Amino acid sequence: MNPYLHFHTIKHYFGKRKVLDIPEFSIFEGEFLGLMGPNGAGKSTFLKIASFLESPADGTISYRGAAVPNGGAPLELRRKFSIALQQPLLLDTLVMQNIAVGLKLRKVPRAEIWRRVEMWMDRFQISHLARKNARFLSGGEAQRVSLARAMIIEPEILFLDEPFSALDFPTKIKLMEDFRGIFADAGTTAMFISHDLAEIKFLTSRLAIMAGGEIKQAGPTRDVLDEPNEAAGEFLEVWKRYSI
Ligand SMILES: Nc1ncnc2c1ncn2[C@@H]1O[C@H](COP(=O)(O)OP(=O)(O)OP(=O)(O)O)[C@@H](O)[C@H]1O
Repeated sequence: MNPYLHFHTIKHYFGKRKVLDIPEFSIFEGEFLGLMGPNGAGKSTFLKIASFLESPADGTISYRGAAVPNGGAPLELRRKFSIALQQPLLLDTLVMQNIAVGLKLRKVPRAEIWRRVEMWMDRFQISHLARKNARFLSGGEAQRVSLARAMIIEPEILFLDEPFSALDFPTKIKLMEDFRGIFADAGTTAMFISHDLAEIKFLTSRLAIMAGGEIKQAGPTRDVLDEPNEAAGEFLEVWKRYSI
């Protein structure tokens, strides 16, 4: 299987402190990769670097086998990526405009834009918010708008940093079920940070456990959870203790 993104000797620092050290790692096409680990493990930093929001201090990232130039990915590559964060950065305008923005940038014809906006608002059950200003949304509503905005461009890869954390439980379950279906149909690749083992079990096909800026273990989700190595086990032990 060819890597979709490949990371080679990636290092990143804040000041003098090393916060990321990834000798070799790949994200494969069509997989739903989970990232778990304690606070400060480097998960968000890795996601920002993988999605080209930030450049690593050191190392090479390849896209489908070709090295991406240092100092940033070309626009046409970045446009294949979508990102949904825990605290969505929405524009100070109507919900429907927020969701449409990616398609407008890509110069999609008007009628097609609004057809897709309607479809995605419906999928995320936010049609009733279409004409509300995004400033006045609740946390959960804003997360749903952010996910619709990310999915509408039909990205090759979706980067998710705790995108469900503010959702009420029934909405979360419904969304995760929808997501699983949408992903299976669209063949979208995803990198997904979560602190919720239920989300990880439900959605991911492969799991990487991070700590201290390093990937301590990576493999099929079930294998990592059933047979964690020492470092991953230390983090996962608490889940086992409470039988979650
Ligand atoms: N802009 C920044 N300036 C300085 N240090 C930073 C910055 N962003 C992150 N860090 C540090 O880098 C380390 C990794 O942070 P990161 O946000 O990647 O961790 P994380 O695993 O996503 O944590 P969490 O689970 O708490 O979200 C932490 O020690 C954090 O304090």
